Amino acid sequence: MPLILDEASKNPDVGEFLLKLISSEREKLTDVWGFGTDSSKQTYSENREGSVRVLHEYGTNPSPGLKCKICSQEFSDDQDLGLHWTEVHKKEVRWLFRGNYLNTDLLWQHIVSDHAREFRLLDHVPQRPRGQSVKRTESTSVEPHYNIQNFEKDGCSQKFTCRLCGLRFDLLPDLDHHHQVAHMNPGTVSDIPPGRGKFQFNRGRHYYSAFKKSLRSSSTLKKRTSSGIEKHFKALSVDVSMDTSQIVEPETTSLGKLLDFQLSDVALTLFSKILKTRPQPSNVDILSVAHSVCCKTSLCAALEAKYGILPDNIFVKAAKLCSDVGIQIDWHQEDFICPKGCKSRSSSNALFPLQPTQVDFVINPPNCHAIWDMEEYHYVLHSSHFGWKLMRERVVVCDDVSFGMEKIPVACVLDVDAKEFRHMKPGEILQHENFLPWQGFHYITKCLVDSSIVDSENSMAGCACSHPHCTPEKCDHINLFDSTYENVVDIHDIPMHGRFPYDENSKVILQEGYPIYECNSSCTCDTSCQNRVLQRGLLVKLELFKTENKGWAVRAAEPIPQGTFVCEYIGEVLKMKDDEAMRNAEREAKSGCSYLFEITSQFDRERVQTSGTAAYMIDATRYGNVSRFINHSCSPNLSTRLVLVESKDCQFAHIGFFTNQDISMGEELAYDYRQKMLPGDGCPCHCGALNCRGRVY
Ligand SMILES: C[S@@+](CC[C@H](N)C(=O)[O-])C[C@H]1O[C@@H](n2cnc3c(N)ncnc32)[C@H](O)[C@@H]1O
Repeated sequence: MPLILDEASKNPDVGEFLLKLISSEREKLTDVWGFGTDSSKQTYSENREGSVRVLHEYGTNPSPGLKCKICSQEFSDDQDLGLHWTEVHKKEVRWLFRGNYLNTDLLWQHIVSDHAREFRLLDHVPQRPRGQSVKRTESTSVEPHYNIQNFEKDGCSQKFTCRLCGLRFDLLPDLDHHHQVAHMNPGTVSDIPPGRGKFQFNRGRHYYSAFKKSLRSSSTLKKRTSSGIEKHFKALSVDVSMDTSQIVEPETTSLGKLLDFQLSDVALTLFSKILKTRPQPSNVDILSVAHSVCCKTSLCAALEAKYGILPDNIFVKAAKLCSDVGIQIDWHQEDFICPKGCKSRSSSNALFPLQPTQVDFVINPPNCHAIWDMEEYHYVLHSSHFGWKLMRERVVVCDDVSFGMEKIPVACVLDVDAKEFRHMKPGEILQHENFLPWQGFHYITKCLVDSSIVDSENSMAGCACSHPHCTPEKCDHINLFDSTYENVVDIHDIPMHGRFPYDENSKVILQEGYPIYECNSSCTCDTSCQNRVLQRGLLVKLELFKTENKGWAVRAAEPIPQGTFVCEYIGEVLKMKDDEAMRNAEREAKSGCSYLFEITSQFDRERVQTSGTAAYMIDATRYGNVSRFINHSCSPNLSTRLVLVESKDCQFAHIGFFTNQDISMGEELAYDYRQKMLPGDGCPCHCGALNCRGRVY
């Protein structure tokens, strides 16, 4: 252009030619560039009084000729027109360019540079009726603003025009879709033609609502990332959040414009919806599969083969179900190497979280001929995870060795596959066992204490709680044992100050070695009090069974959680100096089976109080309960607690056994006898623990 002007200034003919050319082509140039002329400005001013008023509302310079093609509003330059589109016609514009641009900034850049003309109108375009507002919400009347001829005259080949906003489309379905998307949200319902409105509105809401929900999170992200559009809105003093919430975007438009991470957000939402709607295994399904698997790996594989990938909470539920009904499954850590050959998902750090097991589990499970690798053998979570004994066929020789004295019957059984009975039929086993465990003693549920040794000086005071269930905040007993528990933490390392030794589920939380003070007969509370657990007696299912080398033993007939009270050591309370008692004890020890329990053997002198020097023991030889059959282990699963009820003197403490870990059904229960070693060979220990001391006493 500068070159042409330079030439024109040198040659008057060229200059004149150019002037003629510009004059003759004025109309074409006006069309192409969208510039108005002085005369058009005048005509516009004369004819569009109403529109001029509106332009002033927008604060724009009402320079004529640059009009929005959608609503005919006039603007002084492209920038103002662009802002107008973002504010008033964003739906239409987004629809036109749906899916092509990653973000709104790029879209607007593209429109302003490449499509500005498509959105401008020139003066010769027919005017809207006088007095009609240029704001779209006001202009979406039933009557069309433009007809097909207008656009054809404007060089447009698109045949179908939206009657509400004037956008043009090649195909009728496109127009229809546009109509639904741009004009059918609840905000515009009042603009819908009467008669069709209700139906269309309902349809529109139904169409949007489900997707709107699933896109809520991505829409939030979008708000954050669309800095460009936010800038526009700020400039126009428009509340961005409000405005965005009012946008109800069509599915195709929204998805097309989402960024990768937004898409993954949508994908997650949809996936979780799919998971929710897909059938998942019921309790019965889980249990039926659980019956035939041995570990979590195989359970996952079996369930997922049938139902696809399942959420983790299904397996938590499965663990609980199996525990409730006593199905043995190894709920091992990820990457456990199953001895039965079930494949784990990855092998890295396979052995890290696992603990060495006891040597007695060299026994292979029934029907499992696999030879374990050394690492598999030594690194299982705990021996209790191999509850094969549970599946043994057993003969019940007595339904209840307490003969109704315990609240829960204690059965006596013989395992058919025990070495001793393997060659026998069940009937023969019964005949073979000529000495049955309940025959040699009297079953009692409370210790027999001679009146001569009753301790009256150290009686425990009663609490004055008004409620039958004491609370640690109010119960006087807290003060009684608070000094003993000073600086003591519970089994989870939380200070014991101001707390009962039991939690709300009657599980012991106090560390081993400290006495437990329970409420007593002088207290006003009843047996349901949180601070009375041992006194409630046996409440878990136990059974007596015959071992290969330790005589009779006690095992769990149901899973027992950690911290549960199992039973009290019951018998005759005798003074240790009592000659007769000592003679009895020695006699029993020589015969290979001792039922004496030395209370002082459990003392940690620094942690317990005792006033006298006399030592007491509990002799369960003639009188006793199920605990007389509990064997010794150097790595026990029961902890022995001194429980003070009537007396504050630990010499008169009750001996309570509590589980120190979760116990599976069929697992033998054992505590540490902590007995002094007798001169000579003593009693060889068969507990099987890795840390076995070799002798019981
Ligand atoms: C309190 S009784 C336990 C019940 C006993 N097994 C029975 O058949 O009546 C203690 C006796 O059981 C045997 N015993 C307990 N634990 C043992 C162990 N770990 N190894 C070998 N024998 C054990 C010993 O003979 C011990 O004197």
